[in-house]
Amino acid sequence: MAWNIEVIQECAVVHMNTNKVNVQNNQFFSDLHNAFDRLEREFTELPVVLTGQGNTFSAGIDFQYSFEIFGSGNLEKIRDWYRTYRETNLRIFTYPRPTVAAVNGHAIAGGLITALDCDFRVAARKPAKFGLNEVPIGIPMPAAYVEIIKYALGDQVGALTTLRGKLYEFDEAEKLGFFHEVVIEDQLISTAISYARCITPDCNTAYAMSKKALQDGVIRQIQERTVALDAHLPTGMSDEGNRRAQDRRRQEIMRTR
Ligand SMILES: C/C=C/C(=O)SCCNC(=O)CCNC(=O)[C@H](O)C(C)(C)COP(=O)(O)OP(=O)(O)OC[C@H]1O[C@@H](n2cnc3c(N)ncnc32)[C@H](O)[C@@H]1OP(=O)(O)O
Repeated sequence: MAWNIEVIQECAVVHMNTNKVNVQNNQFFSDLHNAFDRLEREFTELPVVLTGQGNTFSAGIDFQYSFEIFGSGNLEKIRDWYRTYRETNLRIFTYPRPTVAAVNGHAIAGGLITALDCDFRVAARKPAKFGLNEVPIGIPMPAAYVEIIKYALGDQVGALTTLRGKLYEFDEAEKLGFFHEVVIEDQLISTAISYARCITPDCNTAYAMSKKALQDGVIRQIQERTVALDAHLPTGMSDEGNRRAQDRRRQEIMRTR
């Protein structure tokens, strides 16, 4: 189903609704592309709020889908998958208007990275899990995302979150600085909109130029260095220990089905 975009108080609010927990698969990426194409085409002057339906912002990569690709052993296919994922995240990260993640619940692994792609994060206080658990489930963190993680969370919290791989409860995530503001659920979208409208549209060019200047080093690093590093990811993914960890996690999640 295509994602819903509604305009509220001169802000484009994008609702991710790929499935119950907004897992990131082909459908998710194609919806994300379509949503940002539409934003550029129809709502070019408006800031953007990105949020999930239900209790989850996003549960990250779809295990079923990723295991089909990783299980294929086809390195070109795996590289292609990473390329799509990197480019999609970069699309949000570099969107020239203010972007705010309205974090309505769990944001895990790739799901948290999507929130970190946004300029600001406003979260609804409620029981939920947040973190980057790629390493403990045997997925080497792509170098391109490491750059986005460090930009958004700072070097130390970025390294801790990536290497420890813990899924944090809400209060711990708040203490680590994952969010710029925490609100009760009823105020999530209105607060996110006021963050998104931090500037008036006549300052859009100043905002876009400043954002580009802030991100310039990160983008260069991603384009010049991390793409080469990430070329080795498929081999890392097929390491025997990594594959066992991924399989264990997939079985844990799929057991509920
Ligand atoms: C480089 C990037 C790498 C990655 O992104 S790796 C992905 C890492 N992600 C995770 O480890 C998250 C796994 N999911 C969870 O921990 C939990 O889920 C949540 C905390 C997000 C939600 O918990 P709850 O509200 O209790 O829902 P539920 O019953 O666990 O899940 C609802 C349905 O969603 C499916 N599901 C959840 N996460 C994934 C996933 N990542 N890939 C595929 N399916 C997933 C389940 O199996 C189930 O399905 P059914 O409704 O048919 O029983």
